[in-house]
Amino acid sequence: MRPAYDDPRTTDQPITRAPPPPRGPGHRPGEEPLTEHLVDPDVPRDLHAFIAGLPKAELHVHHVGSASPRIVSELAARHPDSKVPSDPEALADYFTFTDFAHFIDVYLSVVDLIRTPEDVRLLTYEVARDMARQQVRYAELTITPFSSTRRGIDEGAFMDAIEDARQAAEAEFGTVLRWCFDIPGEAGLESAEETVRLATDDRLRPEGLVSFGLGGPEIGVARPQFKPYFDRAIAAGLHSVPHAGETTGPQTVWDALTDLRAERIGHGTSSARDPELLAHLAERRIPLEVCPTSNIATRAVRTLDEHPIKEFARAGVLVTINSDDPPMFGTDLNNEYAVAARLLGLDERGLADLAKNGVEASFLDAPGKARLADEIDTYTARWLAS
Ligand SMILES: O=C(O)c1cccc(C(=O)CC[C@H]2O[C@@H](n3cnc4c(=O)[nH]cnc43)[C@H](O)[C@@H]2O)c1
Ligand SMILES: [Zn+2]
Repeated sequence: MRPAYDDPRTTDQPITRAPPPPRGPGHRPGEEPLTEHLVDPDVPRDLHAFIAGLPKAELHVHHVGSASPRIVSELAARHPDSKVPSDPEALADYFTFTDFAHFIDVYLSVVDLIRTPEDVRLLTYEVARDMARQQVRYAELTITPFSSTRRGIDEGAFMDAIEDARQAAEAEFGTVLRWCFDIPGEAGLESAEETVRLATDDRLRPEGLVSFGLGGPEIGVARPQFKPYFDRAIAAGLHSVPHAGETTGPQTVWDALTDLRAERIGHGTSSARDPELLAHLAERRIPLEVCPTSNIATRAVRTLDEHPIKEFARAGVLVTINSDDPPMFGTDLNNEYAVAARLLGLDERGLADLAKNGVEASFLDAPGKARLADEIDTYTARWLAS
C-alpha cells in the first residue's frame, strides 16, 4: 500500500492563503468544519489556515478521550441507561471539570459506554476520521485495554476491533494509526499485570502496538512500583511513554526516566520547576508530549499564559504538541498548534519545525519519518511561495 504521507490528495492540492475549510479525507458532505469555534482572535487567520493544512503527527491522544460529541451521543443512544448525556449541547457542561479527579470520573463514565467490540470499532474508526480532517497523517493513540476487558469485552474481539478500524482508517482516510497500551495506574498492580499480558502475549498483541504507557491520577500512584511491568514491555520491544509530572512534581519525571526508562514523557509539566531536569531532557533529547489546553481543563496549570511551554523551549527541550482528550477539553490538535504559536510567538516556519518535532519524536521508522518531514517542508515552502 502507498504510504499515507505521500497522499496526492493533500500534497498536490492547490494551497491558498484564504482560510480553507479544514476538510481532510475524513470529511463528509454537509458536516461542519471541526475547528470553526476554535479560532483564536490573537492568532492571525492566515496562520490558522496554515495550521489547518499542515501535515501533522500526534503522539499523545487518548482513545476514549477522543470520542467527539457525535460519537458519544451515538454510543449513549445505543446504551440509554448511561449517565452520559446524549445531547451534544449538554455534553459541553458535562465536560467541564473541577479538578483532575473529577475529570477521571467523567472519563470513566464515557468508558462505560464502550460495551461491545462494535462500539470499540466505531470509536476507533471515527476518531481516525476526525484526525484525518485535521491533516493528521500519523497518530499514536493511547488505549487502555484493561478498562474494556474488565468490563467484559472479550480480549481477542477487542484487538480485532482496533486492528480492523486501523486498517480501514489507513486505507480510507490515509491516517496511519499506532497504539500505546497504558496501565490505568490507580486501578493497581492487577491492571498493570493485565495490560502487560495483553501487550506481550503473541496471540493477542496487535500489529499496530508500538509503546507502553501509564496514565490516570499520579497523586498516590508512585511510578517505581510499575518498573517490573515496564521491564517486561520493553523486553518485548515496546517503547516506554509514561505520563509523569502532569499533576505531581519533577521527582515523578525523574522516576519515570530512571525506573520506567521513559523515552518520551507524557506532559512533564512540572519539569519546568527543576532546571537540572530540563537540562537532562534537552541533552538526552527526551521529548515532552505537551498538551496545553488539557493542563488548563484539568486545572493542572492555572492559565495558558502561565503554561511552562516557553521554559521548555528556552531550555532546548524537544517539545511536541498534542491534544490529549480533545473533545473533553473543547479543543483539537489544530487549536493546540494555534495555542503554541501564540505562546511561543511562532510563524509558519516555527510551526513547521514544531510539526517536525512530532515526527522526530514518533516511533515511525526512518523512511516514514523522512517522508512525513518532507511533506511538511513541501507544504510549507509552497504556502510561503503562494
Ligand atoms: O477502567 C477502570 O476500571 C479504572 C479503574 C480505576 C482507575 C482507572 C483510571 O484511572 C483510568 C484513567 C484513564 O485516564 C486516561 N487519561 C486520559 N487523559 C489522561 C490524562 O491527561 N492524564 C492521565 N490519564 C489520562 C488514561 O489513559 C487512563 O486510562 C480506570
Ligand atoms: Zn494523557
